[in-house]
Amino acid sequence: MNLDINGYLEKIDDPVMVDDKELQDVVRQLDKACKEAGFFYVKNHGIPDSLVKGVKDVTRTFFNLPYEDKLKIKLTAQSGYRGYQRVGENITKGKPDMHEAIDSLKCDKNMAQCYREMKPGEYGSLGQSLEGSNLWPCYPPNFKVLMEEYIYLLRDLSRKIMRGIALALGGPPDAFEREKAGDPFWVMRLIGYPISSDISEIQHTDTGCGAHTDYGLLTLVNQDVEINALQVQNKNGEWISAPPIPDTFVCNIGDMLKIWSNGLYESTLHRVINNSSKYRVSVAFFYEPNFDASVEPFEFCKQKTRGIAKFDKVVYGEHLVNKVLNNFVY
Ligand SMILES: N=C(N)NCCCC[C@H](N)C(=O)O
Ligand SMILES: O=C(O)CCC(=O)C(=O)O
Ligand SMILES: [Fe+2]
Repeated sequence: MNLDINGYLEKIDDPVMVDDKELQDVVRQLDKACKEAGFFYVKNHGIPDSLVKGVKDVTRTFFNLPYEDKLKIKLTAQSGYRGYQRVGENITKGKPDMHEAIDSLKCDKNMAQCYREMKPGEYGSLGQSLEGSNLWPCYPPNFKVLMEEYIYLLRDLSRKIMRGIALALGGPPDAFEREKAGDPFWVMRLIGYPISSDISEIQHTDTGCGAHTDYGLLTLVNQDVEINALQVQNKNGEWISAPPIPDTFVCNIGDMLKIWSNGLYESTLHRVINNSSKYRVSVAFFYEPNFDASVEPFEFCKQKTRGIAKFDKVVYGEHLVNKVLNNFVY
């Protein structure tokens, strides 16, 4: 499903407009897509083409650098899991993935990282493993400026889509704001998937990224054009291809939305297989709850599901740290 959200975006922050027909149309489609497919595309999303393309271009340029240069911003536990990870260093279901990536950039002096910034001690011992300084590459030179602009705009776009999802679930439009995801612990991952023949025998696995669900609320994927590699599992367990559609983002549901919605929406199981003859890049923006958000089924969702909570309460930061600590090898 490819949702045209142009008019919707203009109205979704305006309380007077909640009953607007065009807006409600998009809300209905969001509900259907989240229930049936677990993913959807958005078009006319208002993010400039030049920026959408620009972040992929600098990502490609970075991965093209000599290995030694990329290692200058290597991801380690000491860097708060922010920085560059080599092919085979990301683990999904116990198996190395055939991709390289930059995780978590954020601004501090002249370096970068892609998680929302976290000051030492901000979330006590829970946050400690994700505190870290920034690892922006020096090259390409426009890298940091582009990424910051992109993060700023994607955050707001995600917030607006979450308002529609709140309505789709039958809640108030601001259900995910304030102490829920008003200070989202967003993550951005810049990912490169080499072609199979460029990967050494010992690093070979079947997937560029193994089957997984994302951890938070909503993921917006900016896919490489022309390469068909992302796959999503449907309710019948079949893998459905999610090909790139020009000028769109692919959106999928994370684990915390599953819990808040009490399972009305499932988190989307997906994987990446690059069988093409080209190096694939993608830029995934993860819109997540507040780091210290306590997540449990919304009352208005429970009412639609026989009043019984299907999931226990979790603190988002705990869920994330558990995932991250099992995600990487060095
Ligand atoms: N922040 C997100 N969603 N990152 C997804 C990374 C790929 C899956 C991860 N190795 C895992 O096993 O979960
Ligand atoms: O590369 C993609 O299209 C998706 C990447 C992904 O699923 C992830 O990093 O969580
Ligand atoms: Fe994912």
